[in-house]
Amino acid sequence: MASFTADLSLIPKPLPKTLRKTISRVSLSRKIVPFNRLKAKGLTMHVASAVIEPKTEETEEFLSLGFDVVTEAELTEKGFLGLRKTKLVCTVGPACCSYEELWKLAMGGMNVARLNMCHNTKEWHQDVIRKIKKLNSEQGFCVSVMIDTEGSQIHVADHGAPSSVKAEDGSIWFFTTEQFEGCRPFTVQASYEGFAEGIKEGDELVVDGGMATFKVIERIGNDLRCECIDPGLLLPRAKLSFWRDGKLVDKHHELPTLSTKDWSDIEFGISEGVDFIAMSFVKDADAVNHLKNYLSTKNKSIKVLAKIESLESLHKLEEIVEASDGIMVARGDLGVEIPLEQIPTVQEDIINLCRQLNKPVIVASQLLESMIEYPTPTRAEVADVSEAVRQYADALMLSGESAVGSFGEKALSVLRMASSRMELWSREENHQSSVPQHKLGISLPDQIAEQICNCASQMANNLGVDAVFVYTRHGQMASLLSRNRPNPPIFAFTDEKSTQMALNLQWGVMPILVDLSDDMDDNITKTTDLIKAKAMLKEGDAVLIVSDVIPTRSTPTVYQSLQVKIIS
Ligand SMILES: Nc1ncnc2c1ncn2[C@@H]1O[C@H](COP(=O)(O)OP(=O)(O)OP(=O)(O)O)[C@@H](O)[C@H]1O
Ligand SMILES: CC(=O)C(=O)O
Ligand SMILES: [K+]
Ligand SMILES: [Mg+2]
Repeated sequence: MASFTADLSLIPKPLPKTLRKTISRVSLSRKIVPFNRLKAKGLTMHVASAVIEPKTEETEEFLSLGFDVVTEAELTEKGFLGLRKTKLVCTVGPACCSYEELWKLAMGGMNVARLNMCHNTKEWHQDVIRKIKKLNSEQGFCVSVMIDTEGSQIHVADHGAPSSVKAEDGSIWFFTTEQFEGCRPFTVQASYEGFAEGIKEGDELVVDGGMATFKVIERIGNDLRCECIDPGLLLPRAKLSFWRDGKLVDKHHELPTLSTKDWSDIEFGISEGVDFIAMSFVKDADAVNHLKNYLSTKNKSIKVLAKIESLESLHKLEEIVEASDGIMVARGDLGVEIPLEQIPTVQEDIINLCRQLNKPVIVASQLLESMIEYPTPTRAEVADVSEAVRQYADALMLSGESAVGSFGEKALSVLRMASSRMELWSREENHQSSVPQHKLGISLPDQIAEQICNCASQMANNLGVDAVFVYTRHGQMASLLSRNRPNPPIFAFTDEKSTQMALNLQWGVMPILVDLSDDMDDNITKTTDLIKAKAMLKEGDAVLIVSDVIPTRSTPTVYQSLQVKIIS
């Protein structure tokens, strides 16, 4: 038999400080909770509230549990609302690969370290991954590791100089797939054998999305003889694309999404225990499913992120987002395949779709490009970063700025400050967009989880609670809360290490590793004690508690929570 309660008498007296101001809205919030519709399905809803108690002796055992030291410091300094919600990803390269440099990035708020498998050796990557794991275990950080596959891209393999070479207007160049020793002037080696296939005289060869442009004069076997018609620089690994009558000549469809090298890198990632694999040049959902299936046969809970960086991936965006565990808006390569002026709107569309479908999304490439060389960003770069934050991207990524730049740590602090500022502004200006209308859940339990999280987020904002606590094994509830972008931070307690590491990428979620029991009251007591013992919660603070774990007994005096129970 179904039961439905929204028992406001359980709110303790005296009321927590934050509730005193908003208590009249508690009854209002009851109206917006639509659980009575689910009554017949056998659900119980239970609303309660309480004051957090002072530290106890028992809490000591939780002090060593997994809570990121940087988040902890930020929380102590700035309070719950001051916590940064937007997550930060740093590409690790030669400029930041020592233990000390990685420590500085971790201290600077790096949530995820990205390793681009296009560069360097496996030994180098292994060394970096192990250093990050050591930082986590010895220094109390919680930095996830992402590898990014090389994918099959067409780029400059060698242009005969260690750095850039200039292509002058009217100069004649050979683009070849032939491998040769030494340097041949005006000759560029391309990375892919089938590079010239299907290419005709008159086609345009565009370097790095417009850095330089050549006209194909003649095709000689696998070689192309070209004339430079728009002068510019040829950088190492510059990206190459072909255009005919103003349209991109799609060459990606000829190439496999995962090459033999990529599979070998994936095996490496599995054996090193990485948390994310970002797939370059994803063409469709099949490619993502293929890798996900492979990982599940290996019993690995590594998350698969699809990189949107080709025209083709934009055509199949929805199925790719559905299939993946998250998305990267890889604006570098995307800018090679679509006109640059389309990037801002495409970015916003991708972010919105990801939020609708509840997948975390990273905005990547050239966020602070000038900081590779200079210690301050341009105003335009800060505006770009702020715009991605305003659009509610889950994460921002540094590429060359951290990998090879001279001011990686400073670039990270620019991301940190710009995100915090924009988050505050969005909140103050009440730009909080409403709960996403798109309904995700198909099964009843999924629908319930989604509705609880939507309502909990709204309640959290209306009541002005200090934090949301969520108890979750696989991260689903935490992610559904994050999807609503609520004002208070979401503390996600999980007993799965892989869930903790995956949640690192999600907007506003602070993942914490604890032992969870089936006894919810016990879990709640333990975890509030943990946070309290770290002096991060104080008397009078209010938290909203959400869980998908069924409580075994009722102790309504120690928390303010929203719980749903399915009675079988
Ligand atoms: N592990 C590394 N070793 C050496 N250089 C690196 C490494 N990682 C990145 N870099 C350098 O930093 C620059 C930017 O890095 P990033 O990996 O973001 O390149 P990208 O071209 O944007 O990515 P992708 O190849 O996935 O499109 C690269 O051009 C490269 O010079
Ligand atoms: C990050 C990446 O792969 C790109 O921007 O192309
Ligand atoms: K890559
Ligand atoms: Mg790319």
